[in-house]
Amino acid sequence: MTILNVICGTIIHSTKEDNLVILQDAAIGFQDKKIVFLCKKADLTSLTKEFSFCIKNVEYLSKRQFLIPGFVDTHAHASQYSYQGTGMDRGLMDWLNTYTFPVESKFQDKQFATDVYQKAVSRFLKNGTTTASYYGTIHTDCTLVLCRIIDKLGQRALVGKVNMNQRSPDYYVETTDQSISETNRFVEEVLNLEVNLVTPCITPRFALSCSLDLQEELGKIAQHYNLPIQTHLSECLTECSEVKSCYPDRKHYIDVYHKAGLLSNRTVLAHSIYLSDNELQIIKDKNCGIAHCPNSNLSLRSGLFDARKVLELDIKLGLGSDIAGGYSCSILDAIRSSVEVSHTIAILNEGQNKEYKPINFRDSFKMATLGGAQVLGLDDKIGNFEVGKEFDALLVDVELNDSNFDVFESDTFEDIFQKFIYLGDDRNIKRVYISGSQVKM
Ligand SMILES: O=c1[nH]c(=O)c2nc[nH]c2[nH]1
Ligand SMILES: [Zn+2]
Repeated sequence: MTILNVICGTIIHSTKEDNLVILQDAAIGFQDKKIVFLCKKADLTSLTKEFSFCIKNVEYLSKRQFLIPGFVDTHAHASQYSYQGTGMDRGLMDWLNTYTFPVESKFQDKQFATDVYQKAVSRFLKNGTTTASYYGTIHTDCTLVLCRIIDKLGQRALVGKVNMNQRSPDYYVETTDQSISETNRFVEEVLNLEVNLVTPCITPRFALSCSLDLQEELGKIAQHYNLPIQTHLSECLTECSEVKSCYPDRKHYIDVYHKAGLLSNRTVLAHSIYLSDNELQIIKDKNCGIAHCPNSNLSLRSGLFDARKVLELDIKLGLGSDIAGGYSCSILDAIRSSVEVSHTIAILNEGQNKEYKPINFRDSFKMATLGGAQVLGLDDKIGNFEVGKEFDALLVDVELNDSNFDVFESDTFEDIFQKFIYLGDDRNIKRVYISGSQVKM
């Protein structure tokens, strides 16, 4: 049995009922991965008696430090990390053919894969992403390399070997049989690795790159092993019209996935911008989650996702960096751009004399933590500081010498937190905890 760790100070998280809860003079105790107590006003004398720990082992945060839950990135392509921040001059379909497929095809080379994946996972961790849902490539062995690196660095993740058996370049495509047998091998090998924080995820790239029979087989594999599924949905108008002509007997884009058996309460649908009310209802009925990737949606000029509408429908909603369609690994960036996208929708509505309530940083902080955990089906384990959950946390310090912003005596704690959300970066993330252990960075 490991010792009970106790940290006292300001603790900030979201609950189901409240998007932003700021607990000052609070105390949190965690032991063997899990949170044992969370006390709003820490009375240490009675806590030491109840949980039998030594008061001299308690750590006190400074006035300018606080704990928040680790960030959850619900959609990231680890295999696209090497060209992060470049190639923002094209729309999705052109971007895939020009930049993405040529780079992803290089992931049959283990040395190349090891170098990129090592740097990618380290960068995500440094930015406070304690849980990520990653896409690898179609290559099984190198996607297994990604799983081992994640395990070694101590991150929590869903990882998918990508499936593509049609409408893909000759140099980057699989046959249907290969795609199925390699997916089974990938799943078996990840389960045999006994890496307890890495879960295999079934990953048909999108409706255009997977035939219906492949999609159906992948749905069966997911069901057989009870695994999560991730894919792209309705990201841009060109893609939507291509899907329409590729699957003429399907009423909507989502019907392609629905009929193939790919929609479950563990399905993560990235983007999901252009959806009819009917399609949103199917997503809700199936209890799928949506990965909102605002930076990517703007960078590739895909469109404006209406987070407010989806939240009002009570559909599970998280944030995604979508590296490298999005240029930033930081979920802080995703929080900011999601609010900006919502403000843009409000401005457009105002022009038409319509009322619209944009989301704010509190809504988005919840999407970055508890919402993301719900989307990935991990909210029984992570997402906030409820007793019994695993301790995935960031220790934030806003008064470091090299911090990018200043705080003043007149700032309330909510001001300080909001400054971190809008102006903070990895320099302010002093420590990262995953499953009760501090990650080495
Ligand atoms: O943002 C995206 N990135 C991708 O790699 C991709 N593939 C299909 N659709 C996609 N969208
Ligand atoms: Zn993507």
